[in-house]
Amino acid sequence: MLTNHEPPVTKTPGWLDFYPAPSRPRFVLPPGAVDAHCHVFGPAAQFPYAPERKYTPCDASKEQLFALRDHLGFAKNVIVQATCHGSDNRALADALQAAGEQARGVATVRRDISDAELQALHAAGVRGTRFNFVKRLADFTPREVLSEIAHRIAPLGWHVVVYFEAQDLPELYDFFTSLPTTVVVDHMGRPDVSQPVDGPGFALFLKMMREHPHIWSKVSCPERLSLSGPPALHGETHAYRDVIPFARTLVEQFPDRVLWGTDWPHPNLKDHMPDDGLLVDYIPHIAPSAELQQKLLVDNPLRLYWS
Ligand SMILES: O=C(O)/C=C(\CC(=O)C(=O)O)C(=O)O
Repeated sequence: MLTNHEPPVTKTPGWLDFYPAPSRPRFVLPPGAVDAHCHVFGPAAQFPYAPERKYTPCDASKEQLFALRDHLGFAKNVIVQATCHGSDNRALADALQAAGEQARGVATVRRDISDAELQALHAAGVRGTRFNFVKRLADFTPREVLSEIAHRIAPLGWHVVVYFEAQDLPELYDFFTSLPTTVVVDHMGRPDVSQPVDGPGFALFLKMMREHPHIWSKVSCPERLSLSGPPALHGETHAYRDVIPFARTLVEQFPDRVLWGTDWPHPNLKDHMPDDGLLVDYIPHIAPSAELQQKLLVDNPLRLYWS
């Protein structure tokens, strides 16, 4: 029953909900594997979406996330604040508290956050803050404000997660490389996978990784980047083949600075919703040896989030 204080929450038109009954992956994850990029959304009745949001998702609760974690065979999650919750980290903190040592978080903080609030987020399990430069998702924040935030969180041992699109890297390059913390790039900086992996676009990203050892990359989100598929649906265990060379290059060249995550519940996909079990079957195509899988899925996330 709705009251005056609870306006109905209407999803963005065309919203795709997460895959209802994912298959069990054929690829057996190494013990201790971490899903290092996933979200919780709401539930809106308990944790309302931010007024300034650019989309309204389906609810995706902590209980549903933890059930997926167990079903796929992950031991832990890194839960990343999404823009639909703005800088209100209550849903994130609630999920982290419920998960205990099985989750860490990446929050969104504003420059006016108090030291006590930062400490509370740290106690809940937050280990990073996210700067989102994707224009359809977030309003512009001046670089000096972001820089100030980075200097505030650095003494806590936190890092900065950045999300941007490949065409904006030239303009953002100097800002990222001068940040005082480890910098983790979401989804490989969203390369244009219709271009060759050894072309000029991805070359700039590789140069940034090569020349700046404080920069890491998530080799996640083939379902968002792929142009030719095939999608992770209908039993397909060799999905998103056009993205594989990009992710595999990063895993092989920078094995100690890559992370992988499901991106569940996959906000803003327009074309299809992947079967998360088949998405896990993508991993051995980008990390072909047991040694690379161990670093990508266990050693790297544990070092960054649990040490
Ligand atoms: O879930 C992701 O990583 C990607 C997103 C959503 C997002 O980043 C956000 O809302 O903060 C996207 O490309 O729409």
